[in-house]
Amino acid sequence: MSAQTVISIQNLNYFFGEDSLQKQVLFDINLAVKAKEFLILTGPSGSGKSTLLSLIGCLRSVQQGSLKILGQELNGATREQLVQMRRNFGYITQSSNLLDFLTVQQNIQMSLELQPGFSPKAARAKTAAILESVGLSEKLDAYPKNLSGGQRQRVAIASALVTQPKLVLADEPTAALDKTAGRNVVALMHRLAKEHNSAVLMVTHDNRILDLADRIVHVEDGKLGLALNQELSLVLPGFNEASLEKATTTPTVLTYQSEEIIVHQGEPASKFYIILEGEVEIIQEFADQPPRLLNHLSRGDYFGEVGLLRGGQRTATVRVAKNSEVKVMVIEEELFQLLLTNSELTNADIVRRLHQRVMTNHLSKALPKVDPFQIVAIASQAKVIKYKANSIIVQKGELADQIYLILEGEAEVFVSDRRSSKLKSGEYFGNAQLIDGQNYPFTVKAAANTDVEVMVIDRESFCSLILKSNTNQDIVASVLRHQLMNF
Ligand SMILES: Nc1ncnc2c1ncn2[C@@H]1O[C@H](COP(=O)(O)OP(=O)(O)OP(=O)(O)O)[C@@H](O)[C@H]1O
Repeated sequence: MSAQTVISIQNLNYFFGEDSLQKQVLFDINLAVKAKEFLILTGPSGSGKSTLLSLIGCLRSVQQGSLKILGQELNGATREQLVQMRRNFGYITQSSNLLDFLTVQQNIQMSLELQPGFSPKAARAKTAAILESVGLSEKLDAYPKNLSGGQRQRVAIASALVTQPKLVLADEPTAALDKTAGRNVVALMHRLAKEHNSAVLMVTHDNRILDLADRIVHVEDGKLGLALNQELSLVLPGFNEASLEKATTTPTVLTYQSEEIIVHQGEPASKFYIILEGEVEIIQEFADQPPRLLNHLSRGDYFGEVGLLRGGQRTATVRVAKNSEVKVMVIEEELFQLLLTNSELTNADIVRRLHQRVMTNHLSKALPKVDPFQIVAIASQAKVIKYKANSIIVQKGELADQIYLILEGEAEVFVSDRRSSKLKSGEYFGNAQLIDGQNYPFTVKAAANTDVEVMVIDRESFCSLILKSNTNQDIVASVLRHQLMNF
């Protein structure tokens, strides 16, 4: 069942002043927010964020368009209906709104006293429970002036959430806090809101917490849009202003529906995708066995780089998850390559992730019985090491303690003094010896003319992969011997 829609806004306009002094501040706003969604509203000062928040919070009357909260239309609602509706909300502001002459416990209980069916005993229990979940049990009898800014905001969160509101409206809740306290407070709000099934709409200028949102929307000159600049710098933090500008001036944003395929394995690759909303599944397809679900990706992640940077073909299929709608920002290959040359940090970030994904694909092919999510977890911890041309990667006689995957370049294998074979990108060594606890019966060197980049998984991670797979170790070992390079 899909989550309940808490806020539904269609074609909303808002004006200040009258007649010739009338000024429109919100233009054709459309927005839907579901239960459990944590949505951040950004935008420059004066763009209309507070006006929108106050309309949603029933502090102003709707003039034009439709604004429904929990299914109830607010355009035309009476003052009494607006007041009633506010009982479903929790409010958190910049300056925590606590009453200085009441203790922490009394401040929180006050929110409960306004609720229908209030019982002092139940209120005390709820207050104690929520104070424990914000980590302030020992401050029950303290007065707000004796708390730090971060502690006061935690009490404010407890007050706002103790009634289990359907919607929490937060206006710059981290403005008065330092970085750590600000992040802690928002992370706490995020966790509690999910636990209580509340939707959260938070206005903020604080770029340090954007990654905690499920979605960011941007208000500029009274119009609502996607926050592409913020989304891009969240996904790839190495971009400078010029690159961000280049990537977002004429953006292509595409929407895909539940179970729609965005890229097909085997197709030529020409685009890079950044997920703005929703969830996709990464599926590996085989000629001779059923497809495998390798991973889920959601907002804050990207795909398409493997095909663009290695071989030009899609190495997996990307499909929208069931019941999800996905919005992606699409970057064409030429711009993608240009952005990478402009930012070493982004390049390094993408290449590291690329290697992990290549490793996951290879291991998943070789270990069809192992849970792909375990493989993803191990691959994401693997190290990438570069060896200069002609240098030794493993020495004959050493105890085998790692499995090696060649990512770039070529390696040469020497059994006795003669070169016996060459290993190319995508090939492995060390696996058979690792399983059997043997010494390496060969020396492996980077080829004379190329540097070699390898990804290594250590014994501990590799064995945990096998153990966690719930598969008989001998079967895994024989599969590995059969499917991976074996000397
Ligand atoms: N009572 C009012 N009468 C006339 N104009 C107003 C009134 N309140 C706000 N405005 C104007 O409406 C526009 C939107 O203001 P709003 O306070 O919603 O912006 P904001 O995005 O919340 O800004 P900030 O981030 O600085 O709080 C601004 O141009 C502002 O000057």
